Amino acid sequence: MKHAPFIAVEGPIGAGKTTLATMLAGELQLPVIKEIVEENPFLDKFYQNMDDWSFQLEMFFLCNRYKQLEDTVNQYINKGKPVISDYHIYKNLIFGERTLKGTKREKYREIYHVLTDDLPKPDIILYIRADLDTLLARIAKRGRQFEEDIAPAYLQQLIEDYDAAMASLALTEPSTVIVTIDGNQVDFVENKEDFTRVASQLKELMK
Ligand SMILES: Nc1ncnc2c1ncn2[C@@H]1O[C@H](COP(=O)(O)OP(=O)(O)OP(=O)(O)O)[C@@H](O)[C@H]1O
Ligand SMILES: Nc1nc(=O)c2ncn([C@H]3C[C@H](O)[C@@H](CO)O3)c2[nH]1
Repeated sequence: MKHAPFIAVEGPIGAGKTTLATMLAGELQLPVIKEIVEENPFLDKFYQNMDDWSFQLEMFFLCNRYKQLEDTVNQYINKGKPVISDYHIYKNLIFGERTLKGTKREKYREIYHVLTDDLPKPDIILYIRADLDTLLARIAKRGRQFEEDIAPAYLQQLIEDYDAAMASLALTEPSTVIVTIDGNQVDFVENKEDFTRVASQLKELMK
């Protein structure tokens, strides 16, 4: 790779993004950017009533990630330093297209493009795919109270949205390397060999 890469870990809710990004950052001595969850004032309201709260929630995520991405660009990317993040800003569009309707969706889409089109995008995406049973088990294991009401149908739709989004990114951002990890089989938490394999693959890509 010609320059220090910007790496993003992606996948649907509970796939293991934060876990993998944190483990890889430790192994490869990289700074890690993590999304803000606990201070989000709209998440529990959103899970109780998506139609009422989706616009506030999506705008909150978008503004937070925009600020984090600006900081990441200034601190690392513009200085030629590699960095790993537990999300790709494109996830705003994946979620926004799913949760918003009508004019709010159109306005949100426009704001997303105005804010992000000229910002650097990750060079490498580690995409963790996992099926519904795996995600439900991991969300339950994590035990965040506000996620207890997540409808399986919503999660299943997001699984499909993520597959479509990654296929679309492969076409629209052909220079981005997308590595798909089978999150049902590859257990980087319990199985050291599985983690070593993912870390080695990333090290090769970074050369
Ligand atoms: N490969 C794995 N095998 C078993 N458990 C895992 C694995 N990856 C993550 N976990 C566990 O699953 C839960 C969810 O993981 P994590 O918080 O990393 O997911 P995430 O994709 O970052 O979630 P979110 O979409 O909510 O940000 C955690 O309890 C974590 O310890
Ligand atoms: N609607 C919506 N839009 C997003 O951009 C978004 N990003 C993350 N999440 C949800 C998933 C986890 O419950 C929790 C932590 O990731 O927040 C989102 N929800």
